[in-house]
Amino acid sequence: MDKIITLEEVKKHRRKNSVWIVIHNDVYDVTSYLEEHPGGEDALLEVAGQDGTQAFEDVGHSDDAREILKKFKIGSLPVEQKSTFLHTCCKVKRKQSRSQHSSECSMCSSVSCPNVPHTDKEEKTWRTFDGSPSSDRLDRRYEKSNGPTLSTSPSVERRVQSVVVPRERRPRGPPCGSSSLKWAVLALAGAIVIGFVIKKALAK
Ligand code: HEM
Repeated sequence: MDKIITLEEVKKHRRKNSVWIVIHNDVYDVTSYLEEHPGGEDALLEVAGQDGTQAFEDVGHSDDAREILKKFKIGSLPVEQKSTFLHTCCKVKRKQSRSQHSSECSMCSSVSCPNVPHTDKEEKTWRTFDGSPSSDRLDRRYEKSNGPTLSTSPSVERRVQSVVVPRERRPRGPPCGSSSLKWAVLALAGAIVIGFVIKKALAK
């Protein structure tokens, strides 16, 4: 069973000699990974002792990175401290219908995004991804360590788990509309027939 670790406990581990980070409600001790991290140790130290889910997802880490992450898990947050992670765009689009939302949200690759319908999450493919907040973030980080750069708006191929095929909408009429229309037509036809019969009888 997972060891339960509170946010208060996590907060105590924010120095280089002990770095704990919360990602998707699980707690990771990444102290031994600081030097190996391809994104540099500063990226990890920035979120040391905190919830790094947003930072981790903003970068668009690969499946390999997620596998590596598993090795450092030391526990989970208590239920009352768990939170639902939403991409920034998911927060904005939350009011939209789920299928419409995920077709518009380039960040919805996370299975944790409650706005992505379950069936969409299971499909996997590649999608071109550029001009997003995470690309900007990468640019800024690169600039920070390498000095000012000339940006050429790079486009990054990243794996996403949602390919959204717009669902076919079932045509919806007013409730019970079709049966009342049927009765109206029948009544009208009946009236015409009766009128015709009466007219004939009177003509005789
Ligand atoms: C805590 C667990 C983490 C693990 C195991 C991890 C692992 C990795 C790995 C394997 C890569 C190489 C690219 C890839 O496979 O996606 C990477 C890149 C990167 N990571 Fe992390 N990462 C972690 C957390 C973070 C956090 C919290 C940030 C904060 C912003 C971050 C920022 C970056 C950046 C900026 C790169 C890109 C480096 C580049 O391509 O130049 N990482 N990470």
